[in-house]
Amino acid sequence: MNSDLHGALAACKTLPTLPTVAAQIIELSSQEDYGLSDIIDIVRNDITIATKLIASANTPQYYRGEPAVEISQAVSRLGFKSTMMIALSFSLSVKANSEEQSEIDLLSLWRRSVASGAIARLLARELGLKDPEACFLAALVQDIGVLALSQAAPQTYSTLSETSHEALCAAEKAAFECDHSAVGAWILEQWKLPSEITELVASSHDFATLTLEAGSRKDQWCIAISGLLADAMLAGDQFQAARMVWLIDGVCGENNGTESNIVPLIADAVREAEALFEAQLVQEPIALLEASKEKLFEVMTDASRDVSDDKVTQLEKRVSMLERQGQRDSLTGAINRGHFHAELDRLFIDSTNTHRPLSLMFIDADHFKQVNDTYGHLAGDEVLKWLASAFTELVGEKGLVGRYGGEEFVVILPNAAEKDAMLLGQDVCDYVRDGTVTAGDANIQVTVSIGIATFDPDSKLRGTRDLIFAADQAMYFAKQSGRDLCIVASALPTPPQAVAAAG
Ligand SMILES: Nc1nc2c(ncn2[C@@H]2O[C@H](COP(=O)(O)OP(=O)(O)OP(=O)(O)O)[C@@H](O)[C@H]2O)c(=O)[nH]1
Repeated sequence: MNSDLHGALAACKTLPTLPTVAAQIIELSSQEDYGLSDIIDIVRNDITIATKLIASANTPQYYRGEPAVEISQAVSRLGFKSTMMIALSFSLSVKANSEEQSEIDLLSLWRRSVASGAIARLLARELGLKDPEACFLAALVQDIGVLALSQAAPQTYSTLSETSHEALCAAEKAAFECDHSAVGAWILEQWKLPSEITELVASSHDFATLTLEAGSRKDQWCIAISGLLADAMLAGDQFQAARMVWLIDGVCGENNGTESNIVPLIADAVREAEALFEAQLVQEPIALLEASKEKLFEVMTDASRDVSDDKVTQLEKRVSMLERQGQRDSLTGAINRGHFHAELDRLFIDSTNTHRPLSLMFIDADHFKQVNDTYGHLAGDEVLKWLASAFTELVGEKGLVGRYGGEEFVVILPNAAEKDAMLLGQDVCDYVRDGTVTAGDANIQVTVSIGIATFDPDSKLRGTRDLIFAADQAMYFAKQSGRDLCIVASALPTPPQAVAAAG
């Protein structure tokens, strides 16, 4: 932020101020010793926030068999962090909504915030992020910088009548050398909001990371893409909505290992937010999103459509980025199941042509459910990431590591005979058994069971399907034999190819 703008903001007497309830919550969270009863005392004094918290506790995400009817039930169901985030969200959104003396279209801005918050929280949940409510809050307050800029530099700001949010940001940068995300983050810092929220607001226009390339932060992605989708939905821009839904579909689908069906979930999230905020956001969200999907299909299949080259080129760029990204599992960075099959097919053909062996390793983490149950799902995720990086390091140039699904990995080893693969498999078992994964305060130890099958010129295996089946059977045999073992398919009592043929 340049010094002129900083000076104007610091001198401005009409900047948005922090509502009392929000200030009390932030103050509480900065203390060392507090409990749920302290936050209950704060929110019970504000009937609007208390009602919203109870309503939030009764949404499907938090519902526990019977409705929460009292604030204490709601708060104990939501937990401190979510209660704080939700209470701040409602408290700050009420504030933004009640700001009346302004040149800018506050109602549209507020609708954008609410829709974006609902979508960001949904995406954070879909991606299994730690704190979806933080994404909700950050998305909800992401445009507070617009209010600040319009108050601190009203004359300049009133000339920036841009039609889209992206164009508004560009105009702000030209006028102030920064856009409203930086100003918003500054305001939230003054208010002493948690730094995770301030950081998310600061990066809310990081549109360069829309395809969630390796290294990008998923929570930042949720905020940036939800804002653009909210814009498209509120403007009824089917083309833009289609692009965003399609990018989201790709990222969520790959994350969950299944085809994503995000449209009805987005529509439900937007409707839920409408009910909670008593707002009318989008007339028919599902109809709009479904129509936008059709629109995308038309554009992609009909080259003669009346769509500017620019839009098509942008879309093609996104397609190729997504295709590249679509080869990797976003949690572990290992190749994903679809790409594993493609690579195995290719290497199997190579192996047939060159008469060289091809080995396949199936690796399954032992008692992984227990890891999740004991340490939590996020710690389980850390273990999966650690396993994938350990496999990648041990396998090195010798092969390709993939995530087959859940806690199951595969390693393709071209040119590896059965005994080479077996030696590597034993190294993997030893390495994992001796290792420790640190997740938060926990030190976690796991073991893996490995099955190996090898295709070579003498093999009875007829294709990749047999190879996969054989390696999988060997892995199950390792499980049945006590786990933490590496077994080759040729050592099984019933050769897997016979089982496969019989099956
Ligand atoms: N944390 C985390 N857990 C996952 C993921 N994918 C699958 N799982 C969990 O992996 C566990 C697999 O459990 P099971 O199939 O019962 O197998 P297991 O507990 O490993 O037992 P054995 O395979 O018999 O040793 C389930 O609890 C899944 O929820 C993921 O991406 N992250």
